Amino acid sequence: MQLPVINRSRHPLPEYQTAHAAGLDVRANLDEPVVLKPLQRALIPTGLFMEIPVGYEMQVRPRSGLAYKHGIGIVNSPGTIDADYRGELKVLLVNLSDTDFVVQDGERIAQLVVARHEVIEWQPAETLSETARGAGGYGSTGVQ
Ligand SMILES: O=c1ccn([C@H]2C[C@H](O)[C@@H](COP(=O)(O)OP(=O)(O)OP(=O)(O)O)O2)c(=O)[nH]1
Ligand SMILES: [Mg+2]
Repeated sequence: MQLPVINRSRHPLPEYQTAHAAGLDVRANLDEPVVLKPLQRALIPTGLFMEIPVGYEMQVRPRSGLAYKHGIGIVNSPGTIDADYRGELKVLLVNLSDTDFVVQDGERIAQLVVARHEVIEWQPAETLSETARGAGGYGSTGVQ
């Protein structure tokens, strides 16, 4: 898929790091490092502006390495970038560790997954089909 992008950052465009990676790693575009104290969040700019094809969305997902090693997550994970959004792509990082984390300019902070989505029309109904699960959820099938 061709995806129009304006790169106003000082970094290369997000890239797939391996042959069949689902996500493109995106970099922070910062004039100076951002310090995230424990439980602090910050909207990190990327300097990227894009035009996602209609019928697709872009998901902004955490990187497991940052999550595991430093407790860095994304507050609204997965972030949703709409096809009609023309603003700057930003990443809402949160520090879930008990120590400060410094986001550096150019650091790969998240990964972007482009996915197709349906557009639905509600079909108001009085009844729904019966299933074995029914209304069971929230652990109704047990843990083992
Ligand atoms: O991680 C994110 C999430 C969203 N956005 C941008 C693109 C998206 O299309 C827009 C709106 O996002 P969303 O619908 O999640 O936010 P909202 O709180 O519903 O705001 P709005 O009322 O503007 O839709 O913000 C980002 O840059 N990064
Ligand atoms: Mg919205």
